[in-house]
Amino acid sequence: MTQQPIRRALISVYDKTGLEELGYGLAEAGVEIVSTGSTAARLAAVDVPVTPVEDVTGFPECLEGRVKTLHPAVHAGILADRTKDDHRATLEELGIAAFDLVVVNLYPFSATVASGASPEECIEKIDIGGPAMVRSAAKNHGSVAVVVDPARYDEVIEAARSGGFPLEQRKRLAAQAFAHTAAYDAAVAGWFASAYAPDDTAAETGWPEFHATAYRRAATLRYGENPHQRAALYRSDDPAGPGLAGAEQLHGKEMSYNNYVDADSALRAAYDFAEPCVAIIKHANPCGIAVGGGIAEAHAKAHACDPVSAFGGVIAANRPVSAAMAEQVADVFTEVLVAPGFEAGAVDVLTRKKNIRLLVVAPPDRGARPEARAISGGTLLQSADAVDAPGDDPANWELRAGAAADDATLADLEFAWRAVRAVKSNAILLAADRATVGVGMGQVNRVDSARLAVTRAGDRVQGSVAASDAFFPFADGLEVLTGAGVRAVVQPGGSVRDEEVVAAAERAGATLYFTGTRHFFH
Ligand SMILES: NC(=O)c1ncn([C@@H]2O[C@H](COP(=O)(O)O)[C@@H](O)[C@H]2O)c1NC=O
Repeated sequence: MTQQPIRRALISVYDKTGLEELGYGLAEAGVEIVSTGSTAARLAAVDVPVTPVEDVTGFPECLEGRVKTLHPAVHAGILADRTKDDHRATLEELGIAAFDLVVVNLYPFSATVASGASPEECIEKIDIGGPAMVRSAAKNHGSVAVVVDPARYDEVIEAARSGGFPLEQRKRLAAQAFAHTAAYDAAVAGWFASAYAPDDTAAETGWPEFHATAYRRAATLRYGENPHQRAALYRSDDPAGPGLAGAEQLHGKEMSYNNYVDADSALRAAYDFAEPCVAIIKHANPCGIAVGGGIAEAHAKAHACDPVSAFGGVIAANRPVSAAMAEQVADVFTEVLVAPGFEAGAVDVLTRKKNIRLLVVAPPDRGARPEARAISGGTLLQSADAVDAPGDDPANWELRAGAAADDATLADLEFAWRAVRAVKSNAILLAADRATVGVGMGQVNRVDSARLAVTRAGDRVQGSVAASDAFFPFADGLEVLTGAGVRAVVQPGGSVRDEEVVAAAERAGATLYFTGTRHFFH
């Protein structure tokens, strides 16, 4: 028996989307409908024949809705295995009719928490009877079909008309139903562990004893970091927003694993600035970051940093892409352009290049969720590295060598300090006119990064400023910079050899600020 005819349905939904159409369709197909309070009222109001669940249980819905369907007449009707003679006999003995279909969606717990509701309101929105019915029906998928998503109502009506869902489909519906209740419980357990009933450690440190976010497959990717690796994109259920994983793709081939990694780095860099900013990323490192009066100017300056490396790059803008910026980008082979929007004409210009991927992503809600990194057997969590520490404000910087910077130099130093946060592993970033001119990254010592940054800058090193994401452990790195023509440097300080570094800056006549804040990024 693979198909199970749908003769009797239990419908109990908080989200009433599509309910009337479902009711009409099932009634037309001759299905008897049993429903809870306002679901039944809504169906009755449009003349769909419906039996209130109270007529089935012989018990009033009570305790402000906390008990409606939690009754053997409901659960035995859902859980009876129709393939077993003794189950069927028991139902008959007890005078309980079986359900063939359960349609439920749950109280909106996460949305209630996100709305800032009181703990009492949040607790009241923890659905108990709904998940119980969903889990019962999913367990008993051999006999019952369970539906938790209004988008499936058309399929339900079709199945009711055509003899029911086949077993394979009931299994798939059950899989979705268990995913639905698992995600729901993860949200409830996470809220208890973090906000409502934290243990002592959580209360002290903010790290709850239980952490779970449900992820749903959003796409399978052609391959992973390398062609022999398999990969997929999973999207978080987190109400803080869908982020890059929920981007709208306007144009281009499907995103690859590496495209996503680079686009994420690009967004992170571009949104470190309040002014119009563009970041161009290759292999998760910037080959150009700049701010400008407008987004086209920012792009032109970012691109000028390293036009060779920008070939095949991934670009993020923190403003809608203008037609002028689009014209500039269209001249350069670019893998991905991600922005909060595209102004009129910009997409037309860009789609002349048929391969570019154009993505719209809402501004990220930085700091809203912790950053996770998988390690073998576990996951590291950390709060996001926002650029809002006291040491990120030039007003708090300590002048340790040379003359105080003039306004323009200080603006360049502040730009370099923000931008260096986007550079991985021993980051040295040279800037002029609030644009990168040379970036050194990915080295296992700081002096080599300094050499790389200077080499990349070429003649532009003369008169530029520099930022280092962490302290100089020796004077040599700073000497590479000042020896090449860098006139002002900002770094966290904190090395046991700080005084040697300060003395080197003094000797070179360079300005040196300490921030007291570090921005490693690996
Ligand atoms: N307690 C119960 O017995 C119970 N049975 C069903 N529910 C939920 O009540 C909601 C539907 O109620 P109504 O039809 O009154 O709008 C559904 O979201 C369903 O998941 C219940 N509510 C909460 O636990």
